[in-house]
Amino acid sequence: MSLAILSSQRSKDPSTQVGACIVNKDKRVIGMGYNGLPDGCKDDRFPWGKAAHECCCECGCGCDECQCSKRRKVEYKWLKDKNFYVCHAELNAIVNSYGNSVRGCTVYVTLFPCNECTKLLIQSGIARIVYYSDKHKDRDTTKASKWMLDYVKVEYTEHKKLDKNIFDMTNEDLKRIVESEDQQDESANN
Ligand SMILES: O=c1[nH]c(=O)n([C@H]2C[C@H](O)[C@@H](COP(=O)(O)O)O2)cc1CO
Ligand SMILES: [Zn+2]
Repeated sequence: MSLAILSSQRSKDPSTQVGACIVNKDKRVIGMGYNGLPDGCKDDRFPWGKAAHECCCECGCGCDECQCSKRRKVEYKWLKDKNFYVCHAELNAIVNSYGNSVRGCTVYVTLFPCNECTKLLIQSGIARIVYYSDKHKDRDTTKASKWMLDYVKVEYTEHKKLDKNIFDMTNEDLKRIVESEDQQDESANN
């Protein structure tokens, strides 16, 4: 997980940085990735905002979940919304495995995978998901992910939490994560 966290820190997404690290049964790293634009798409030329809708009522929240009756369709949404362009961390981790099989592997992700990533993880044979944050647990995309994973019996486990925000972690914190994973593995093997 510490490698996934480090990887996430390379993301240019101002609202949510995500990292993923795929390891095989021998704990060899097979691929890593973070959420970013496709190769060659410059970070300063494409949008990093979200354009779910425009809201002209008092709440003005602009969030995905807003049910305001006055919400309007955003014009030129495709020019304003990062979701058209960003490659998710899990996709990049698989692509960065350079054709090595990820079947039977574990993916460590800093955020619970969305439904699109979940489809990709299932299709590539990932056996286990360990996630740190589930901050989008109320989104339909996350609910759909969990339904698929439960249905096909791909295990997903929440990583042990440190009493710290993921992005304020020091090297010492990252070491503590590695130690806690080693302890968990030891007790699972005994
Ligand atoms: O599975 C995922 N993998 C992944 O890389 N992401 C990225 C895509 C976006 O850049 C960001 C989510 O942004 P936001 O929290 O503003 O909706 O996280 C998001 C998810 C699931 O939400
Ligand atoms: Zn995703």
